[in-house]
Amino acid sequence: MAKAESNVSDGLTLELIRESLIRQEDTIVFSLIERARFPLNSPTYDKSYASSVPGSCGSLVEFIVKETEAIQAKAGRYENPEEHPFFPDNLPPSQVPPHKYPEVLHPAAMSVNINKIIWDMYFNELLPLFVTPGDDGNYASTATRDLECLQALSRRIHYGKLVAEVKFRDERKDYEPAIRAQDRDTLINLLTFARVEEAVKKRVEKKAMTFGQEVKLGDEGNKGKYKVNPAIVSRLYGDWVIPLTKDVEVEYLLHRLD
Ligand SMILES: O=C(O)C(=O)C[C@]1(C(=O)O)C=C[C@@H](O)C=C1
Repeated sequence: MAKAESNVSDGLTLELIRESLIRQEDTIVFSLIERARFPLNSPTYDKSYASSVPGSCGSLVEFIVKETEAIQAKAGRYENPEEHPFFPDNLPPSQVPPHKYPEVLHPAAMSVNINKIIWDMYFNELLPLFVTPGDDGNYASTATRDLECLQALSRRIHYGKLVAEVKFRDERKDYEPAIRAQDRDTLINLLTFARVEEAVKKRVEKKAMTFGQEVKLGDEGNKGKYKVNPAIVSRLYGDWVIPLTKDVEVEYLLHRLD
């Protein structure tokens, strides 16, 4: 496995974790750009459209996410503690030889999965902000792009467990009293770095400008047109990704001494 994708094996430091978060920004920005190639395509999210699909009792996007997760579970995806399914109930077991992932996190980490919140945020709030209205009939491709966005966001947000673990180890004497008192406000204050958050929001905006520009030969320039509005990417991080990462950090820490 590439080092930047799994830093946990070789000494956990806040710097390494942040490097991975920065790398994951690329995946998130590119996945939004790929989804934005398609218009909203609302039948993808409409239960009645998928009702004729055998075995489906929800929308086409639910069908694709559930079926893909089942295949990926068999291939061992969810054996990795950094991965979290959106539909964890009734997933088939892994059928590949086990890999020994480093045991970095406290076992209570297993119970933290906020994918339901990520799902609702993505479909109800984010999606309408960055896709154009309309319908081009490409519903399966649309749902596949949605899944890629969801998986990238989920991985980044649940990385909060690793961030929290490293902060706890570095400042144990500050965190322990707050955890014993189950004091969420103190935990939030301890784990917040306002300047880091500002830098993250600026960087993702710049990445959206860089990755989402029209590349032209000659000197016509980009004329300020981007494949995904950079201000929306910055807002995605400021309003949802960072706050949800902090929620994961707090939930993990509250059980760190169980
Ligand atoms: O880098 C950290 O220290 C994190 O906890 C991650 C993160 C983020 O989500 O980007 C969240 C909280 C901090 O205030 C700063 C940044």
